[in-house]
Order: sequence, then C-alpha cells, then structure tokens
Amino acid sequence: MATTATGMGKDKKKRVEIFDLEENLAVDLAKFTSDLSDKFCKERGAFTVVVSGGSLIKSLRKLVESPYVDSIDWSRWHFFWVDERVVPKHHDDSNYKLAYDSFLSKVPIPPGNVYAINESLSAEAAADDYETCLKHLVKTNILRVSESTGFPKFDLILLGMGPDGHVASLFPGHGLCKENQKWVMSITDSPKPPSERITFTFPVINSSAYVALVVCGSGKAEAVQAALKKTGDVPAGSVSAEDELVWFLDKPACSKL
Ligand SMILES: O=C1O[C@H](COP(=O)(O)O)[C@@H](O)[C@H](O)[C@H]1O
Repeated sequence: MATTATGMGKDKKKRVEIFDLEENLAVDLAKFTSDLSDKFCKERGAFTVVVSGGSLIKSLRKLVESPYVDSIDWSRWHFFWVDERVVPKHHDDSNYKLAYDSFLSKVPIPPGNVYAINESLSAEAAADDYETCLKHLVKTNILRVSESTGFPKFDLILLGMGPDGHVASLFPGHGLCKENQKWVMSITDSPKPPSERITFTFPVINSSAYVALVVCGSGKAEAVQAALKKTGDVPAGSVSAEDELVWFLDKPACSKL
C-alpha cells in the first residue's frame, strides 16, 4: 500500500510515495521502471538507464522476476552508473559488481550497451574517459541532450541516498556539489570509503527526464527530512528532474516527516 504525500512543496515535477513495506516499494519501483522502459522504447527505440550502487540495487530485484523479466525489451536498454568506485570490477566495493551479481547477470541487456568505467585508469582519467563515452553516445543519438541545459538527458536515473544525504558520490559540503561545467568528475577524498571514485555532476542528474530517489530505513530519516523540508544542507535536497522526480520511501525512512 502506497501513500502519495502532500505538503512537500509546490513542485509539480516532484512526487513522494510512501510504502508500508520495502517489499511493496520494490513492486512499485519495478512497475515504474518498466512503464518508462515501454514508453521510451516506443518513442525513441532506446532506454537510457542509470543506477547508483548501494541499497538501491536490492530494491530493483522485482525487475528480474516475472512478469518484467520476460516483458521488458532489454535489447534496447543502455545501462550506466551515476557513480563508481575506482577498484577492479571483481572487487566487493565495485558498483559494477553489485549491479552485475544481482541484476545484469539475470537479464539479456547486450554487453555492448553496458557502460562500465575503465578502472585501470586513475580516477581523474576514468572520469574523463566516461565523459568522452557519453559524448560519443550523444553523437550517435543513443543519448539525448537537454534543450534547456545542454547536459545529457538520460531517460531514467535511479538513485539511492546515504544516511548523510549524499547521492551518487556528491557528499555534504564537498566542492563537487557545485560543479556546473563537467559531466563526470573524479573524487579522491570521498568521506565514505573507498576514497577514489567518479561521479555524475548535479547538472547531469538534474537534466534527466525521470529520477527515482529510493530510500529505506530509519537510519536515513533525518536526511530525508532535511532534503524534503529543505531544512539542511543535504545533497539529496538538490536533486530534481526535467519531467518528474519521484521519491520512493518506506515508512521508517519518513518517520521524521
Ligand atoms: O557510496 C555510495 O553510497 C550511496 C548510498 O548507499 P546506500 O547503501 O546507503 O544506499 C550510493 O547511492 C552510491 O552509489 C554509492 O557509491
């Protein structure tokens, strides 16, 4: 059972969905993603999807089950990471490994449509390399560009949020949160290990057509409150989308609202 929260500001492009159980959140998130996949595959013959690491990946588990595993046109998916740790792909800290083990290994997305970072490079070079890859995909019309911002416009970005309110590898008080030129940046002083990472910048995240911000658990309730009530400096509060931002929350995560 989901409740659509009101009184969270006047932003018509923002919706807050609250679920009694994380299980129900996962069911709704799968339908939301599948509906967008159908829409964009029909409209433009491709679906560009970006994921974070962390707990988000577990909440995507219903997509790799019936009916979605058989009904989604996986051949048209293009799969990206909003942030990645600069570690080997088989490392337990790798966001690629996390997504591969419980998602990518279970669905037939063409391997050429899965855009992992080149982790053999330095963090700075890996960020430049990923940005170059995105620019190539813009040239080949797989990735759109936002008419209003000039930044790449993904169809859907699926984000988690840390207990401190960080999204992607954009941490509270870090200068990267203010970057307004680059598409992908490196960070070598991440407060959460591992320290070396790459991350999409806010202009890229906020130029996405749709963004889902998926947050569960009481440990994140204060950051959810600060982000939604705009009472604190938490990066998640700066997330927006060109068409729609949807917060998917379980009851414990919104216990302070
Ligand atoms: O370090 C990271 O943390 C965030 C949040 O993770 P969670 O396990 O608390 O949901 C994640 O979204 C990000 O991709 C990851 O690199």
